Amino acid sequence: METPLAVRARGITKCFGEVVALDGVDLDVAQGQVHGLVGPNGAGKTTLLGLLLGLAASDEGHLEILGAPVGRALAAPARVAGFVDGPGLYPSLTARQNLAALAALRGEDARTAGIDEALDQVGLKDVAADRVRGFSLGMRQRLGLAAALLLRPRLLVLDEPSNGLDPAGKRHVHGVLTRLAAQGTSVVLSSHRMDDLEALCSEVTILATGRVVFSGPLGKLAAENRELDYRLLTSDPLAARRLAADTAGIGVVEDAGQWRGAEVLVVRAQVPALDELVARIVGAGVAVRELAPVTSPLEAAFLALTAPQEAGR
Ligand SMILES: Nc1ncnc2c1ncn2[C@@H]1O[C@H](COP(=O)(O)OP(=O)(O)OP(=O)(O)O)[C@@H](O)[C@H]1O
Repeated sequence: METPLAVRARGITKCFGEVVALDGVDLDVAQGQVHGLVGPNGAGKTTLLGLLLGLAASDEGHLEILGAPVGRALAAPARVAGFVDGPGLYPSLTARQNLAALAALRGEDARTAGIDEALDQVGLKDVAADRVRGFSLGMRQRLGLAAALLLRPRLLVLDEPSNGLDPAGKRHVHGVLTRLAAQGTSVVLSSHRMDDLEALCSEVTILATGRVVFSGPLGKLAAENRELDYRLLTSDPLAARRLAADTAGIGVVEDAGQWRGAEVLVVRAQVPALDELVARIVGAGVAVRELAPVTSPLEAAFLALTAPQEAGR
């Protein structure tokens, strides 16, 4: 039998009075996939995540989670965990007590609920006995993730999980999410951080004013979309520039200046023309030391795909 999708949404519409927060949204998330939701403020990301968590019901459309249709009753579907608008925690309890309270609510024995493992996974073991009142935003986010892990979810839903995280915290969270996905848990998360989404997600959905303007693999944005500006560091910038000017489909961006103290060439191109240029540069005996998009493909697509909607608001 075919493995059901973790999320299958078709034509989801959700209004708040006059405001159309989601307008005919389709979403597919495969099992074991980390799927990013991105969009300008007010695009509908939190609303969509709330539907996945059973915090609200859609007005129209069909939603299936882990193969089961979601009804109108407001309840988290089985084996789905996560949070929107920050995790709900008891400030006067310690980190460990918060997780124990959660386990107790579900009728589990705190000693066997995996509390220490969850705290360890998110890097909070050393502050397990500290009251949450004194926790920073990043620590609260990580504790929220630990709470979700206790449920051993098959679908994890997270709104801005990187909010307030320092580099070490981010490494813990990224590690946890990547490991969970490798074990078959699907993760749907929203973020305004393109670098996080690119580091974590295999697929993204870009929302703008409640509509899906792109959904698919990140690689598709790079390969399929518009021209991007690429930064090229080579062993012979003058020769590389001459070859770029002479290659079809390549525009040389003038006044690119220096990059980390070295003279840099910036070209505007689609991927096939860029491939041709790199082959020609290397063929001429010039080494390519660095090649990277100036603006990431996701950010470029985000700006291009969401700008018209924003302008038309
Ligand atoms: N409970 C609510 N009552 C009224 N309007 C709401 C409610 N929740 C969301 N909205 C509206 O729905 C639209 C989508 O909001 P949502 O919070 O889902 O966007 P978002 O993409 O998560 O935004 P952000 O990036 O700012 O978090 C917005 O216009 C918002 O004002």
